[in-house]
Amino acid sequence: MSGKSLLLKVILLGDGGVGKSSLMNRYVTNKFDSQAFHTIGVEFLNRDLEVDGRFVTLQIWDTAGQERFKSLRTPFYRGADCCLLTFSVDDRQSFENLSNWQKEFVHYADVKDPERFPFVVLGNKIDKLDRQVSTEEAQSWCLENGNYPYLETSAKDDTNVAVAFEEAVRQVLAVEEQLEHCMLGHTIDLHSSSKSGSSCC
Ligand SMILES: Nc1nc2c(ncn2[C@@H]2O[C@H](COP(=O)(O)OP(=O)(O)OP(=O)(O)O)[C@@H](O)[C@H]2O)c(=O)[nH]1
Ligand SMILES: [Mg+2]
Repeated sequence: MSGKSLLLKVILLGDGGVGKSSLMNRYVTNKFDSQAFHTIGVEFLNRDLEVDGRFVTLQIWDTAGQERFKSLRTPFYRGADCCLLTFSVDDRQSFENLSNWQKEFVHYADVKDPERFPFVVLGNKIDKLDRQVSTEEAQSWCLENGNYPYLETSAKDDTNVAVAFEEAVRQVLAVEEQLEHCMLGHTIDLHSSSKSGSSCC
């Protein structure tokens, strides 16, 4: 277990009204507002947590999903360690827009290696009865677009909200460990004739 606390920036993206602010507020303040206002630009909140023995300060950036606020949100994508692509299970269009959100993020965050970047997909509002996107459909989108973890949440009922943010941390830590492993492999390579450890990067 490392004693060092890690600061991780995670960013919530998705159409206006899918529940990004509600997820962040549920997780950080344990409150839910059924009359929430649309976000303008970006807001962020921090929460400390421990995942698999690592102490982490999660800096959650909540963005405005409405198209008219695009120029206000995109400057904040850089430096994100994980992107939570969010849709609402009762809003098919928000699910169909996931690819656009992914592309917007990769472009404005200037992600060098999109294949390895940790995305997590959230299907929010599972408390609602008028579902337009099935679990299976969402899972297969995740599988086809990068094998991303998929979690179904309800900010209203506090279903899977903490699990979702913890999964984001796990994804970042997994990439970090992979990179450390690769760097170690290269270091060993410099001092020996063996080619072991050079296969992952
Ligand atoms: N039933 C239900 N309603 C939710 C849930 N999450 C959010 N809402 C409601 O959906 C509406 C929009 O939620 P927001 O959190 O403001 O959505 P947003 O994604 O932040 O929207 P923008 O800021 O415009 O991008 C609000 O009325 C919330 O109360 C949920 O899990 N279940
Ligand atoms: Mg919002």
